[in-house]
Amino acid sequence: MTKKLPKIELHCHLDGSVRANTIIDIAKNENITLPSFDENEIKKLVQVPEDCTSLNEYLKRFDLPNMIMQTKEGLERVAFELLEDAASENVKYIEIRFAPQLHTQGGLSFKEIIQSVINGINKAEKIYDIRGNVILSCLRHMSVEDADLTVESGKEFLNKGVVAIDLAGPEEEGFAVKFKSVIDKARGYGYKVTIHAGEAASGQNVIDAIKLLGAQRIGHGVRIKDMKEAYDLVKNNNVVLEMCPTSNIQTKAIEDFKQYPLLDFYKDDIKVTLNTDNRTVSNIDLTDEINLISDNFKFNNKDYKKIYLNSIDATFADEETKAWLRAFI
Ligand SMILES: O=c1[nH]cnc2c1ncn2[C@H]1C[C@H](O)[C@@H](CO)O1
Ligand SMILES: [Zn+2]
Repeated sequence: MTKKLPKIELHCHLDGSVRANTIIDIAKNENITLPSFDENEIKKLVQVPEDCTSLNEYLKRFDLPNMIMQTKEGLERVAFELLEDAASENVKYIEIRFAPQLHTQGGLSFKEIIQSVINGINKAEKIYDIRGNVILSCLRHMSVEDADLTVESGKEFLNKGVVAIDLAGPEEEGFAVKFKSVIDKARGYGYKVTIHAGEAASGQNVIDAIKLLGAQRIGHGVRIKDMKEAYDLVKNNNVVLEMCPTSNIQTKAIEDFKQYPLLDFYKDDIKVTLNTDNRTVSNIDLTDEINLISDNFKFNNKDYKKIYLNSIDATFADEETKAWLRAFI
């Protein structure tokens, strides 16, 4: 039932959503040594363990998939397959994010990396009833120069596959200041802005992401529940929250799932959307996330429809795509 619902996904990392058997297959083709060539073993290594204690521990799971995302063919394939997987659960539109700086080990330039992912998306769009766009993630624990190169390299793809810029990786208090000038520049070029904030650190980071970086959307943002000033800022400015329940449980962004604030936010007219974050690392799809919310909270079809409509308004897609998405609900 839930699988058939039309869906939109705004927060999904490419490197966190690679099929285990694709990791093995590409590694064999490219002579890459893996710790194991058994699918179940690879799944275990990429999936977050049940006793995961933090975002930093969660982030260790990305090293393995990134080993096979260093060639044009590998990048194109994983992007294609992510759309294929999403289309199989009736996702109509997906914004895929990744950090180009993690994919240069085979000698590819940032532009070649971005182009390869767009090629994979374009290929899937021709076969399946789904559309996609790219969000470029800069890594907060790495240099501003890498972030700058990401912004400059993605510029020529703006509105030709690339729509937005993001900051991801470990979350320190006050990370925004370091990246203000580069994100300002990106905004000037026409990038839309979404920032991971209020996930492993406080609501103050959400305030900074909005006030200093001009974020229109916030990745996660769950911690605004503990900070009225951040909460009011999000609510009064119609800033969209890209919420990812399973990921938030796994990284301990939230201690007790019974207190997961998605429904409270929703009832208070905060613009929430529902997303996976990382399909393979978290071992879920978007259908699972919808079921998780509807099984644990009072959440009916009308509520789902409202979230779908929120997601349309919040996409960084063009008006034609938004109109196309409205026709499904
Ligand atoms: O939930 C997340 N918070 C912060 N960073 C994240 C999250 N999920 C994935 N990432 C990081 C790890 C990936 O290598 C990177 C680019 O997709 O983004
Ligand atoms: Zn994320």
